[in-house]
Amino acid sequence: MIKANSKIIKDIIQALENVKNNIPLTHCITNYVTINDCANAVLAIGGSPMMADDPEEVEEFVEIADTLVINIGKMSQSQIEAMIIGSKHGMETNTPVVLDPVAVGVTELRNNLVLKLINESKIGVIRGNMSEIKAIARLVELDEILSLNKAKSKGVDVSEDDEITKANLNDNGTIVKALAKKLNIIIIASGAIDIISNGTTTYACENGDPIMPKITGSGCMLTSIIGAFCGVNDPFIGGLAGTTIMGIAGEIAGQEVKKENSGTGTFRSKLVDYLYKIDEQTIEEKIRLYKLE
Ligand SMILES: Nc1ncnc2c1ncn2[C@@H]1O[C@H](COP(=O)(O)OP(=O)(O)OP(=O)(O)O)[C@@H](O)[C@H]1O
Ligand SMILES: Cc1ncsc1CCO
Ligand SMILES: [Mg+2]
Repeated sequence: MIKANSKIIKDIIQALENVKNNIPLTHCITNYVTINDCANAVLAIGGSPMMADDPEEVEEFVEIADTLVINIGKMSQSQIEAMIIGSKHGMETNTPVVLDPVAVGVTELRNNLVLKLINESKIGVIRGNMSEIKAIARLVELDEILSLNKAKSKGVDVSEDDEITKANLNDNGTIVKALAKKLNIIIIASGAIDIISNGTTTYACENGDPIMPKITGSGCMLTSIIGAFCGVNDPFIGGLAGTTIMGIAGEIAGQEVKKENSGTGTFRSKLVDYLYKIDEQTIEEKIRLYKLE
Protein backbone atom coordinates (compact mmCIF):
# COMPACT_ATOMS: atom_id res chain seq x y z
CA MET A 1 0.00 0.00 0.00
CA ILE A 2 1.35 3.43 -0.90
CA LYS A 3 2.05 5.60 2.16
CA ALA A 4 0.10 8.80 2.81
CA ASN A 5 3.25 10.97 2.59
CA SER A 6 4.34 9.63 -0.81
CA LYS A 7 4.63 11.84 -3.90
CA ILE A 8 1.74 10.28 -5.79
CA ILE A 9 -0.70 10.95 -2.94
CA LYS A 10 0.56 14.52 -2.60
CA ASP A 11 -0.03 14.86 -6.37
CA ILE A 12 -3.62 13.61 -5.96
CA ILE A 13 -4.26 16.12 -3.15
CA GLN A 14 -2.72 18.89 -5.27
CA ALA A 15 -4.93 17.84 -8.21
CA LEU A 16 -8.02 18.37 -6.04
CA GLU A 17 -6.75 21.77 -4.95
CA ASN A 18 -6.15 22.71 -8.60
CA VAL A 19 -9.78 21.87 -9.40
CA LYS A 20 -11.08 23.91 -6.44
CA ASN A 21 -8.88 26.89 -7.35
CA ASN A 22 -9.45 26.90 -11.12
CA ILE A 23 -13.07 25.63 -11.47
CA PRO A 24 -12.54 23.81 -14.80
CA LEU A 25 -15.36 24.28 -17.32
CA THR A 26 -16.29 20.67 -17.98
CA HIS A 27 -18.29 20.26 -21.16
CA CYS A 28 -20.21 16.97 -21.25
CA ILE A 29 -21.92 15.28 -24.17
CA THR A 30 -23.61 12.60 -22.14
CA ASN A 31 -26.65 10.36 -21.71
CA TYR A 32 -29.94 11.70 -20.35
CA VAL A 33 -30.24 8.85 -17.82
CA THR A 34 -27.57 10.24 -15.50
CA ILE A 35 -26.92 13.75 -16.83
CA ASN A 36 -28.07 15.52 -13.65
CA ASP A 37 -25.97 13.26 -11.42
CA CYS A 38 -22.93 14.00 -13.59
CA ALA A 39 -23.49 17.77 -13.40
CA ASN A 40 -23.86 17.60 -9.61
CA ALA A 41 -20.76 15.43 -9.24
CA VAL A 42 -18.68 17.93 -11.23
CA LEU A 43 -20.02 20.81 -9.11
CA ALA A 44 -19.39 18.91 -5.87
CA ILE A 45 -15.75 18.31 -6.71
CA GLY A 46 -15.24 21.99 -7.61
CA GLY A 47 -15.69 22.09 -11.38
CA SER A 48 -18.24 23.88 -13.54
CA PRO A 49 -20.39 21.54 -15.68
CA MET A 50 -21.92 22.41 -19.05
CA MET A 51 -24.17 19.83 -20.66
CA ALA A 52 -25.10 20.37 -24.32
CA ASP A 53 -25.12 18.12 -27.36
CA ASP A 54 -26.29 19.96 -30.47
CA PRO A 55 -23.71 19.49 -33.26
CA GLU A 56 -24.22 23.10 -34.36
CA GLU A 57 -22.82 24.62 -31.17
CA VAL A 58 -20.38 21.99 -29.94
CA GLU A 59 -17.26 23.64 -31.45
CA GLU A 60 -18.04 26.91 -29.70
CA PHE A 61 -18.41 25.13 -26.37
CA VAL A 62 -15.19 23.15 -26.82
CA GLU A 63 -13.50 26.46 -27.65
CA ILE A 64 -14.20 27.84 -24.16
CA ALA A 65 -14.13 24.55 -22.21
CA ASP A 66 -11.15 23.30 -20.18
CA THR A 67 -12.11 19.69 -20.90
CA LEU A 68 -14.61 17.58 -22.89
CA VAL A 69 -16.36 14.45 -21.58
CA ILE A 70 -17.97 12.12 -24.13
CA ASN A 71 -20.31 9.44 -22.73
CA ILE A 72 -21.96 7.18 -25.32
CA GLY A 73 -24.59 5.75 -22.94
CA LYS A 74 -27.69 6.77 -24.86
CA MET A 75 -26.80 8.12 -28.26
CA SER A 76 -28.83 9.56 -31.09
CA GLN A 77 -27.57 10.29 -34.62
CA SER A 78 -27.30 13.97 -33.77
CA GLN A 79 -25.40 13.23 -30.54
CA ILE A 80 -23.01 10.96 -32.45
CA GLU A 81 -22.35 13.84 -34.84
CA ALA A 82 -21.71 16.18 -31.88
CA MET A 83 -19.30 13.65 -30.32
CA ILE A 84 -17.27 13.36 -33.55
CA ILE A 85 -17.15 17.14 -34.15
CA GLY A 86 -16.42 17.79 -30.45
CA SER A 87 -13.56 15.32 -30.15
CA LYS A 88 -11.96 16.54 -33.40
CA HIS A 89 -12.17 20.10 -32.16
CA GLY A 90 -10.76 18.99 -28.83
CA MET A 91 -7.70 17.73 -30.68
CA GLU A 92 -7.37 20.99 -32.64
CA THR A 93 -7.66 23.15 -29.53
CA ASN A 94 -5.58 20.90 -27.21
CA THR A 95 -8.61 20.35 -24.98
CA PRO A 96 -8.38 17.07 -23.06
CA VAL A 97 -11.06 14.55 -24.11
CA VAL A 98 -12.26 11.88 -21.68
CA LEU A 99 -14.35 9.00 -23.08
CA ASP A 100 -16.87 6.76 -21.31
CA PRO A 101 -17.49 3.91 -23.77
CA VAL A 102 -20.79 2.72 -22.23
CA ALA A 103 -21.83 -0.73 -23.50
CA VAL A 104 -19.16 -0.83 -26.21
CA GLY A 105 -18.92 -4.41 -27.46
CA VAL A 106 -22.70 -4.81 -27.29
CA THR A 107 -23.68 -3.14 -30.60
CA GLU A 108 -21.92 -2.40 -33.89
CA LEU A 109 -22.97 1.26 -33.67
CA ARG A 110 -21.05 1.67 -30.39
CA ASN A 111 -18.04 -0.29 -31.66
CA ASN A 112 -17.76 1.84 -34.79
CA LEU A 113 -18.15 5.10 -32.90
CA VAL A 114 -15.52 4.22 -30.29
CA LEU A 115 -13.05 3.13 -32.98
CA LYS A 116 -13.67 6.33 -34.94
CA LEU A 117 -13.12 8.51 -31.86
CA ILE A 118 -9.91 6.65 -30.98
CA ASN A 119 -8.56 6.70 -34.54
CA GLU A 120 -9.59 10.16 -35.71
CA SER A 121 -9.12 12.34 -32.64
CA LYS A 122 -6.91 12.50 -29.56
CA ILE A 123 -8.60 10.85 -26.61
CA GLY A 124 -6.71 11.49 -23.36
CA VAL A 125 -8.47 9.08 -21.00
CA ILE A 126 -10.90 6.17 -21.39
CA ARG A 127 -12.83 5.06 -18.26
CA GLY A 128 -15.10 2.04 -18.41
CA ASN A 129 -15.96 -1.11 -16.51
CA MET A 130 -13.83 -4.19 -17.28
CA SER A 131 -16.32 -5.54 -19.88
CA GLU A 132 -16.05 -2.27 -21.79
CA ILE A 133 -12.25 -2.10 -21.53
CA LYS A 134 -11.96 -5.69 -22.75
CA ALA A 135 -14.34 -4.94 -25.62
CA ILE A 136 -12.08 -2.08 -26.75
CA ALA A 137 -9.03 -4.34 -26.41
CA ARG A 138 -10.77 -6.78 -28.79
CA LEU A 139 -11.72 -4.04 -31.25
CA VAL A 140 -8.08 -2.94 -31.55
CA GLU A 141 -6.90 -6.59 -31.61
CA LEU A 142 -4.71 -6.32 -28.54
CA ASP A 143 -2.51 -9.46 -28.40
CA GLU A 144 -3.08 -9.90 -24.65
CA ILE A 145 -6.81 -10.47 -25.13
CA LEU A 146 -7.10 -12.45 -28.35
CA SER A 147 -6.63 -15.83 -26.64
CA LEU A 148 -9.25 -15.17 -23.92
CA ASN A 149 -12.88 -16.31 -24.09
CA LYS A 150 -15.39 -13.51 -24.43
CA ALA A 151 -17.84 -13.09 -21.53
CA LYS A 152 -21.50 -12.62 -22.43
CA SER A 153 -22.34 -8.89 -22.65
CA LYS A 154 -24.60 -7.40 -20.03
CA GLY A 155 -25.57 -4.01 -21.44
CA VAL A 156 -24.30 -1.05 -19.44
CA ASP A 157 -23.16 -3.12 -16.43
CA VAL A 158 -20.06 -5.26 -16.12
CA SER A 159 -20.69 -8.96 -16.85
CA GLU A 160 -20.06 -11.33 -13.94
CA ASP A 161 -17.12 -13.01 -15.69
CA ASP A 162 -15.37 -9.67 -16.23
CA GLU A 163 -15.63 -8.31 -12.66
CA ILE A 164 -12.23 -7.31 -11.28
CA THR A 165 -11.29 -9.45 -8.24
CA LYS A 166 -8.11 -10.08 -6.26
CA ALA A 167 -7.75 -13.38 -8.14
CA ASN A 168 -7.79 -11.86 -11.64
CA LEU A 169 -6.27 -8.45 -10.77
CA ASN A 170 -2.87 -9.16 -12.32
CA ASP A 171 -4.35 -10.53 -15.56
CA ASN A 172 -6.71 -7.57 -15.89
CA GLY A 173 -3.85 -5.20 -14.97
CA THR A 174 -1.84 -6.65 -17.86
CA ILE A 175 -4.69 -5.99 -20.30
CA VAL A 176 -5.28 -2.43 -19.06
CA LYS A 177 -1.56 -1.61 -19.23
CA ALA A 178 -1.09 -3.14 -22.70
CA LEU A 179 -4.13 -1.27 -24.03
CA ALA A 180 -2.89 2.01 -22.56
CA LYS A 181 0.49 1.44 -24.20
CA LYS A 182 -0.94 0.43 -27.58
CA LEU A 183 -3.33 3.40 -27.78
CA ASN A 184 -1.19 5.92 -25.88
CA ILE A 185 -4.29 6.72 -23.84
CA ILE A 186 -4.72 6.60 -20.03
CA ILE A 187 -6.97 3.58 -19.42
CA ILE A 188 -9.08 3.25 -16.27
CA ALA A 189 -11.06 0.07 -15.59
CA SER A 190 -13.43 0.51 -12.65
CA GLY A 191 -14.96 -2.09 -10.38
CA ALA A 192 -14.51 -3.49 -6.87
CA ILE A 193 -10.82 -2.75 -7.54
CA ASP A 194 -10.04 0.01 -10.03
CA ILE A 195 -7.05 -0.24 -12.38
CA ILE A 196 -5.39 2.90 -13.75
CA SER A 197 -2.54 2.77 -16.28
CA ASN A 198 -0.58 5.04 -18.62
CA GLY A 199 1.05 2.07 -20.36
CA THR A 200 4.17 2.18 -18.18
CA THR A 201 2.94 2.50 -14.60
CA THR A 202 -0.20 0.78 -13.36
CA TYR A 203 -2.03 1.39 -10.07
CA ALA A 204 -4.84 -0.44 -8.31
CA CYS A 205 -7.28 1.36 -6.01
CA GLU A 206 -9.27 -0.62 -3.45
CA ASN A 207 -11.53 2.16 -2.21
CA GLY A 208 -15.27 1.98 -2.84
CA ASP A 209 -18.31 0.13 -1.56
CA PRO A 210 -20.43 -2.65 -3.07
CA ILE A 211 -23.46 -0.33 -3.01
CA MET A 212 -21.88 1.91 -5.70
CA PRO A 213 -23.02 -0.16 -8.70
CA LYS A 214 -26.54 -0.34 -7.20
CA ILE A 215 -27.26 3.22 -8.33
CA THR A 216 -27.20 4.10 -12.01
CA GLY A 217 -24.47 6.47 -13.06
CA SER A 218 -21.72 5.98 -10.52
CA GLY A 219 -19.51 5.17 -13.52
CA CYS A 220 -20.81 8.14 -15.52
CA MET A 221 -20.20 10.41 -12.51
CA LEU A 222 -16.69 9.01 -12.14
CA THR A 223 -15.90 9.75 -15.80
CA SER A 224 -17.32 13.28 -15.47
CA ILE A 225 -15.16 14.14 -12.45
CA ILE A 226 -12.12 12.63 -14.18
CA GLY A 227 -12.97 15.06 -16.98
CA ALA A 228 -12.97 17.96 -14.51
CA PHE A 229 -9.63 16.82 -13.02
CA CYS A 230 -8.07 16.54 -16.48
CA GLY A 231 -9.08 20.12 -17.31
CA VAL A 232 -6.47 21.44 -14.87
CA ASN A 233 -4.10 18.49 -14.32
CA ASP A 234 -1.96 16.02 -16.20
CA PRO A 235 -4.33 13.24 -17.42
CA PHE A 236 -2.64 10.40 -15.50
CA ILE A 237 -2.73 12.32 -12.22
CA GLY A 238 -6.23 13.55 -13.09
CA GLY A 239 -7.40 9.99 -13.74
CA LEU A 240 -5.83 8.75 -10.51
CA ALA A 241 -7.30 11.64 -8.51
CA GLY A 242 -10.81 11.23 -9.91
CA THR A 243 -10.79 7.47 -9.39
CA THR A 244 -9.42 7.44 -5.84
CA ILE A 245 -11.56 10.37 -4.68
CA MET A 246 -14.73 8.79 -6.10
CA GLY A 247 -13.81 5.54 -4.34
CA ILE A 248 -13.23 7.24 -0.99
CA ALA A 249 -16.45 9.29 -1.21
CA GLY A 250 -18.44 6.18 -2.15
CA GLU A 251 -16.85 4.20 0.67
CA ILE A 252 -17.72 6.77 3.38
CA ALA A 253 -21.25 7.27 1.99
CA GLY A 254 -21.78 3.49 1.76
CA GLN A 255 -20.67 2.94 5.36
CA GLU A 256 -23.05 5.63 6.61
CA VAL A 257 -25.96 4.18 4.67
CA LYS A 258 -25.29 0.76 6.18
CA LYS A 259 -25.05 2.22 9.70
CA GLU A 260 -28.37 4.04 9.45
CA ASN A 261 -30.01 1.14 7.60
CA SER A 262 -31.15 3.31 4.68
CA GLY A 263 -30.86 2.45 0.99
CA THR A 264 -29.69 3.38 -2.48
CA GLY A 265 -31.69 6.62 -2.74
CA THR A 266 -29.96 8.00 0.35
CA PHE A 267 -26.63 6.67 -0.91
CA ARG A 268 -26.98 8.69 -4.11
CA SER A 269 -27.30 11.92 -2.11
CA LYS A 270 -24.55 11.03 0.35
CA LEU A 271 -22.16 10.23 -2.50
CA VAL A 272 -22.50 13.80 -3.77
CA ASP A 273 -22.15 15.10 -0.17
CA TYR A 274 -18.82 13.33 0.28
CA LEU A 275 -17.52 14.36 -3.13
CA TYR A 276 -18.22 17.90 -1.90
CA LYS A 277 -16.72 17.40 1.56
CA ILE A 278 -13.58 15.39 0.72
CA ASP A 279 -10.36 17.04 1.83
CA GLU A 280 -6.63 16.41 2.23
CA GLN A 281 -6.93 14.71 5.62
CA THR A 282 -9.67 12.32 4.48
CA ILE A 283 -7.66 11.37 1.39
CA GLU A 284 -4.52 10.70 3.46
CA GLU A 285 -6.47 8.63 5.98
CA LYS A 286 -8.59 6.56 3.61
CA ILE A 287 -6.73 6.07 0.32
CA ARG A 288 -5.85 2.46 -0.52
CA LEU A 289 -3.68 2.64 -3.60
CA TYR A 290 -0.83 0.39 -4.74
CA LYS A 291 1.31 -0.25 -7.78
CA LEU A 292 0.86 -3.34 -9.95
CA GLU A 293 3.80 -4.98 -11.72
N1 LIG B 1 -18.22 -4.05 -6.08
C1 LIG B 1 -17.74 -2.82 -5.89
N2 LIG B 1 -17.14 -2.49 -4.72
C2 LIG B 1 -16.65 -1.26 -4.51
N3 LIG B 1 -16.71 -0.26 -5.43
C3 LIG B 1 -17.28 -0.51 -6.62
C4 LIG B 1 -17.81 -1.81 -6.92
N4 LIG B 1 -18.31 -1.78 -8.17
C5 LIG B 1 -18.09 -0.54 -8.64
N5 LIG B 1 -17.47 0.24 -7.72
C6 LIG B 1 -17.12 1.65 -7.87
O1 LIG B 1 -18.22 2.29 -8.50
C7 LIG B 1 -17.79 3.31 -9.42
C8 LIG B 1 -18.39 3.04 -10.79
O2 LIG B 1 -17.79 1.90 -11.35
P1 LIG B 1 -18.55 0.83 -12.25
O3 LIG B 1 -17.49 -0.10 -12.72
O4 LIG B 1 -19.71 0.27 -11.53
O5 LIG B 1 -19.02 1.75 -13.46
P2 LIG B 1 -20.04 1.47 -14.64
O6 LIG B 1 -20.30 0.01 -14.79
O7 LIG B 1 -19.56 2.20 -15.82
O8 LIG B 1 -21.34 2.23 -14.05
P3 LIG B 1 -22.56 3.00 -14.80
O9 LIG B 1 -22.50 2.62 -16.24
O10 LIG B 1 -23.80 2.55 -14.11
O11 LIG B 1 -22.37 4.46 -14.64
C9 LIG B 1 -16.28 3.28 -9.36
O12 LIG B 1 -15.87 4.33 -8.50
C10 LIG B 1 -15.93 1.91 -8.78
O13 LIG B 1 -14.73 1.92 -8.04
C1 LIG C 1 -28.91 2.75 -17.55
C2 LIG C 1 -28.29 3.42 -18.71
N1 LIG C 1 -28.74 3.17 -19.97
C3 LIG C 1 -28.09 3.86 -20.90
S1 LIG C 1 -26.89 4.88 -20.25
C4 LIG C 1 -27.26 4.36 -18.67
C5 LIG C 1 -26.55 4.91 -17.49
C6 LIG C 1 -25.49 4.02 -16.95
O1 LIG C 1 -24.43 3.84 -17.81
MG1 LIG D 1 -20.74 2.78 -17.42
